Amino acid sequence: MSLNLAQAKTTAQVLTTALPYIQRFEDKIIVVKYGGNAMTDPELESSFARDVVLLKTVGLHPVVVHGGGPQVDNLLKELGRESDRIDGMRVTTKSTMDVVEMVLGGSVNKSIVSLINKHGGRAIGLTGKDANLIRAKKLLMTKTDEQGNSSDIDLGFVGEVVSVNKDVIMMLIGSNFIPVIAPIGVDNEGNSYNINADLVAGKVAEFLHAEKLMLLTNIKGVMNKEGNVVTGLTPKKVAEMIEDGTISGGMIPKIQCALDAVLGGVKSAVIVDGRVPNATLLEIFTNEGVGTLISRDLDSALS
Ligand SMILES: Nc1ncnc2c1ncn2[C@@H]1O[C@H](COP(=O)(O)OP(=O)(O)O)[C@@H](O)[C@H]1O
Ligand SMILES: CC(=O)N[C@@H](CCC(=O)OP(=O)(O)O)C(=O)O
Repeated sequence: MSLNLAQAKTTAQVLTTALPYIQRFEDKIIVVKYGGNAMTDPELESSFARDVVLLKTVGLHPVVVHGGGPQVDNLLKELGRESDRIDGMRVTTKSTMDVVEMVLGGSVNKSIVSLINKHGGRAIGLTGKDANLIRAKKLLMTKTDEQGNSSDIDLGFVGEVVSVNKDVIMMLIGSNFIPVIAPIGVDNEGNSYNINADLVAGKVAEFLHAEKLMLLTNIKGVMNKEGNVVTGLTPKKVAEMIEDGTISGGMIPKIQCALDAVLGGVKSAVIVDGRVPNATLLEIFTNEGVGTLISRDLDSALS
């Protein structure tokens, strides 16, 4: 079935064309990761917020996990500071962590919450510290050089997800709220950790047994060396593409978490071009999709 939601002018038209898909996804959890690079155009931001509200209105359960790396960079720059990235991860000192918490848990989280609410939703903003939503521990990174020697890299207060408090999210969903989660975790001592938002989205999707994980970004999908979107990826192929440099930077944690999520039980994960108007709706309510799909049944889905 082929739909053109982009041409649907009214909510009623959208609902009519999307009905079979609505029925298929009804009552299912869709985790949408909204990357900082996708938050650059006010029109697209509104389109994203409208899509999320519409999903909730028709009976799906969107859960938003957001990034905001470029927004953190901007404030650091204004403060005359910089931070390095290693394989897409920001090296986070204690004082960088303060800025990260201020931007991700503060301005970015609240602007997404108000935009969704402005479009009629009931968004509620959380960081992983609220009700210990995201338990984290320090991320240990090991790098191997060309001679095969490994060394540990200290990324500071960069964390990985240990667990997600599913009950809190289910309670919010059940009360008709749309959770909007900033990628900050907390350990048993109350220390904050900066976690790559893709990794948080993947783990949230896994703990919630989500139907779909949608990673919105600023590129059409995963590209090969020729610049074409790759339509099927296996763990082996991904490892090769990272090894030969075809996949680099922020795409490394993104593709890794998409793979981990589907292997961990999420039905499908998709890397979606957030620059396309109504990207979220098009992905769910059409057969074409708008990015790189990775589904649980890797062999058959990706052949
Ligand atoms: N093979 C690849 N295919 C697509 N994008 C890639 C690839 N390798 C590296 N990238 C980079 O990864 C970026 C997406 O990651 P990132 O900037 O972290 O996005 P976001 O902020 O949306 O999480 C792309 O804009 C692109 O520059
Ligand atoms: C450890 C680490 O790198 N954390 C990220 C968290 C934000 C993020 O992931 O934002 P995007 O999704 O917009 O890239 C950072 O500090 O930039």
